Amino acid sequence: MSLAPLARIPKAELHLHIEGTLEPELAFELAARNGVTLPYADTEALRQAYLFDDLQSFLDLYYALMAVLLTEDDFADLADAYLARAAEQGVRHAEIFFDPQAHMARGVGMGTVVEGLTRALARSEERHGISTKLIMCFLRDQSAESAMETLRAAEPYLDRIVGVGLDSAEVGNPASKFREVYAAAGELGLRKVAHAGEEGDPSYVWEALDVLGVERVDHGLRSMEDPKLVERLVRDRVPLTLCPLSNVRLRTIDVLEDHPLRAMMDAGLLCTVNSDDPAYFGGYVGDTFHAVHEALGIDPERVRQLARNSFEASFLDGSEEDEARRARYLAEVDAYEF
Ligand SMILES: Nc1ncnc2[nH]cnc12
Ligand SMILES: [Zn+2]
Repeated sequence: MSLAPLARIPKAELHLHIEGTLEPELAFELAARNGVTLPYADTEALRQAYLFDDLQSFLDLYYALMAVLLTEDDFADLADAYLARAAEQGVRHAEIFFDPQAHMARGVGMGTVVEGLTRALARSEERHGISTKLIMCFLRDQSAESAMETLRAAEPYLDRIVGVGLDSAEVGNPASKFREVYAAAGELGLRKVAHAGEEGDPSYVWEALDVLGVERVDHGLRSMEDPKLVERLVRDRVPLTLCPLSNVRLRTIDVLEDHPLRAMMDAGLLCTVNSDDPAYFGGYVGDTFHAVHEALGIDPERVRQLARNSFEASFLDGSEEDEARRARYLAEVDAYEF
């Protein structure tokens, strides 16, 4: 089924875990290729497991399924499959997270992951019409020492990694735990983002801003609970990478109709809409645009604003190539007819 024009508006996707794009069909294909046995009879049985109570119940399955990702080819195929789907959803630029610690813990090296992913990313513009950047995330439920070792392991690959992020179980693992590793990442010239305010209260967002110095907040959903925080985010034009379908599936909100996206836009926040882990949460980013249009009455002009915001909030930089891309993408958004 092809997507409605509103859903296919040109956009950047800024909050996307590549491991969260592993569709059941590809999981079984890779399992067969690698001789891995999955504890599910078939793709349908696996899909039935996608009923989550909270972030942790999702993370348990998300980490378990990574067992099928072993070789450079696996990571290249995973990324290429995502990029093909993203192109159908109007994505022109994608900033992609990956979780090296989850792979290194299974004996899969940083080099295998980065070489595999970047093989797909390097040909993405030609093959799918999507420019890309890669962001390495630290797992916040692991130690600060482990994060620092991961940063060191990434040093040979920093020509292909634009920034660092922070993901996994939020509550009880505040950003301040990672002060030193973010300072070290900054010294290496890496951009900084972090998940904050997904399940955690506004103090998690404050710490991401003030202790880690992030330029963009991933989720930031609970920011609206603190008017001073909203004031700060608006004043500094800090982008939020919201993921409405994820919030419903992980039960941070009950139904999409309760999502604060409209109120957040009205408050002057620089909101973007993204898919997070689309294989698990029932939709890719175009599907998410469609869903917020239907559930929240996000009309075509707000959709255009969200698309513009996505390019403004991106890490497309001041280089000649990126300036040209940004100008081209924004012109496409302005000229887009619904
Ligand atoms: N929504 C999410 N929150 C935290 N960590 C994640 N890792 C993958 N998806 C995530
Ligand atoms: Zn996420």
